[in-house]
Amino acid sequence: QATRVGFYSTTCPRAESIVRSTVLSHFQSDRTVAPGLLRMHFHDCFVQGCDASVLINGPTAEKTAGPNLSLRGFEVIDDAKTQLEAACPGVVSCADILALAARDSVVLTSGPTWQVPTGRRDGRISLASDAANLPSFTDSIDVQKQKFAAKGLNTQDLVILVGGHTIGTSACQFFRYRLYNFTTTGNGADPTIDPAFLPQLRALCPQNGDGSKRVGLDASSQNRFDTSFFTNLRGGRGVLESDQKLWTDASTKTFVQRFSGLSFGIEFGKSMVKMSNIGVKSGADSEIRKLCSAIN
Ligand code: HEM
Ligand SMILES: [Ca+2]
Ligand SMILES: [Ca+2]
Repeated sequence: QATRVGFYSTTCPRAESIVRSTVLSHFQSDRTVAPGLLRMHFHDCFVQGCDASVLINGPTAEKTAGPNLSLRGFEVIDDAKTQLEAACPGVVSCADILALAARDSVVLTSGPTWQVPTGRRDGRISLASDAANLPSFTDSIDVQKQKFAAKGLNTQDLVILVGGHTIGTSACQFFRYRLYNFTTTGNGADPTIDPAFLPQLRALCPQNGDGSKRVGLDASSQNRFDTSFFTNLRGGRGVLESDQKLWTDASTKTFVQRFSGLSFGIEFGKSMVKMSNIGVKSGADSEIRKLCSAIN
């Protein structure tokens, strides 16, 4: 089952504008929903395909897996679904709402736009144990490449999509080990961190401070979808270990160089379309959910 641009043009012509205005109204009161929705779409697509499996509630659902505990923006999807069910009952999938909302979030943070093919159907399986194939912030570049290749995404897609870290934040707990106990010699910090950046990160995340405190993944540009994330990597100002490795590894370095220029905006949408077509469902294993948080 292939997706296509304008899938709802006759069955629910206002579908895309309803999603857009819903994302906008939530964004106006809480800007963190934009990075939240972009990340949620990525976590959806990498587990069981782009099928809204990440939205299901339940004691053993994907949502309860470690990397998904800090996802945000579920209320935006639920709100859009309520309005879409009123306008065109049983037509628009939760997986499509999430794919559209991720694009709209990038646009709202001054990033590029692109056409999102639609026609995804919602899955009927959501298991926390399936979330193990999500990349981890300690993964080597080889492992990151393998995990993306397993989804049909190449090294260029990897670097460009991780560029999504140009917006949003990370909790201190995911990178604090780089600041204090990374080495037993010298200042104890990861040697790839810019020496001028290190005291700033240490001040934001004290050794025994609150691990849930949040810090921008793209220093000084966390609310703007720009190329600053890549320039920061070049200067040793990456926050996550997995991000900084994109610059130290020769196979990804050339892409970091390239995407600190204009091509990032153009290429990001292309890689997003590839990612948002992972494992699209059709037929008996799928449905159009009535409520995004529950299988029908
Ligand atoms: C190697 C691949 C990746 C790894 C290891 C990774 C890891 C992480 C981690 C550890 C965080 C912080 C989570 C938290 O503290 O709540 C994060 C946040 C984020 N990630 Fe990734 N990520 C990867 C790829 C991606 C991709 C492909 C996208 C989107 C296209 C993405 C979008 C985001 C966004 C927007 C945030 C900020 C979330 C927020 O502010 O709520 N990431 N990522
Ligand atoms: Ca999924
Ligand atoms: Ca930025």
